[in-house]
Amino acid sequence: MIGCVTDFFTYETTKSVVVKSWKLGLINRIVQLLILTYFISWVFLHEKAYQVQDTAIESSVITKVKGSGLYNDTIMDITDLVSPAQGTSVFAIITNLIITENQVQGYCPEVSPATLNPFIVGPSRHIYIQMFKVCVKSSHSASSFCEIRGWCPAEDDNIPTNPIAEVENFTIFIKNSIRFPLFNFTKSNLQPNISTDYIKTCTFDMKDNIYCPIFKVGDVLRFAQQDFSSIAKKGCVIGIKIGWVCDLDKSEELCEPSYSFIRLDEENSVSKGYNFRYARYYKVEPGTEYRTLFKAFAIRFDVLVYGSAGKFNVIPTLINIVAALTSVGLGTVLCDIILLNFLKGSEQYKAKKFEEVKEDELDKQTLRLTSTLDSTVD
Ligand SMILES: Nc1ncnc2c1ncn2[C@@H]1O[C@H](COP(=O)(O)OP(=O)(O)OP(=O)(O)O)[C@@H](O)[C@H]1O
Repeated sequence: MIGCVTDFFTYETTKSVVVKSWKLGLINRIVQLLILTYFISWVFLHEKAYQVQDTAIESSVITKVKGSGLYNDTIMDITDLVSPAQGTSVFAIITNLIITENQVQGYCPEVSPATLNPFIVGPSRHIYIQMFKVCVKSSHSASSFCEIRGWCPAEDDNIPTNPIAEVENFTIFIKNSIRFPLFNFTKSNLQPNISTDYIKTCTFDMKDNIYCPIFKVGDVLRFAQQDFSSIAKKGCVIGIKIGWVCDLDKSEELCEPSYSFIRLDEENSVSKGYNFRYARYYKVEPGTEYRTLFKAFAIRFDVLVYGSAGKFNVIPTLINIVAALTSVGLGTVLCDIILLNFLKGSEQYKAKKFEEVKEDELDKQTLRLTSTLDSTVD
């Protein structure tokens, strides 16, 4: 107990011990050099730790698709094949359709008559009734067949279809404006000197036309490592990523977008690709309402904008310089470990480094020193 109290009332002060060892000196300098190199090359030059970063990018995306294709002898253009029409950052280009024409309100089998066993259809043989549905459970299998009340005839998902091959040549125009609010910096992906002739004729590629804002669907799929013929039947989701990584200490002209492309939906055996339904309604005499139902398989494009901008600032610069200088001291820690544990004569080094001095010893030494000094003066 008394020992603990004594230990508590002690004071440690740093004592410098100069070790004349070229091995230890070399290790110390190498460690210091490595730490300094890391801070200068990685932290300052690569990570630009002297800059303040703005990652809260604000962005607007406008898109426009052009092209036309043939589906079942009908010429379809972008008004038929692009949804939504407003040119948003997420849009779909239809590549395949299941069209169910002349639907009218009535009773009919839930699936197409061709795939239905007629023996079990009909309200008179029902086993259970759901809302707007009368179903008969087959005694031979777990499946059941239903007659619906709704829009008839029902859609048949099994009819053979031919995807619209021309979609591969459709072009997508992307207009992207961004702003870094911290620096009040704005920029557009359309180059300031871009001409109408160039925009009408160019298509984006990774080499010569990296700033052309017109993208061919086939190229986008290729960049995303997809093949049009394998995705056209069921659709897919493609991400067009626009990256703005800007060093605003350099010229603003060097702040340019970089494009990358990726397939975003995962291939799945239960839900393949991307599809949606819509209908067009019309009336015929004497006022009966009909509709044409479309099940559309499409390539959905998601334009995703990300980025960050950096500019020199005194505060991060000072913080990182202090961190670098403090870290240089780590060399001493490593050398101390070697000195006190692995070098020959480490016990002597320990004794020199950690010296224990008692208060009364200190007083006696001071008295001795004073008397020596006095006698020398006399
Ligand atoms: N998907 C696209 N493919 C090729 N060029 C396009 C596409 N979308 C737009 N453009 C061209 O880019 C330029 C700018 O398009 P913007 O929509 O701003 O103008 P516009 O005159 O309304 O275009 P347009 O009437 O041709 O649709 C126009 O020259 C336009 O023809």
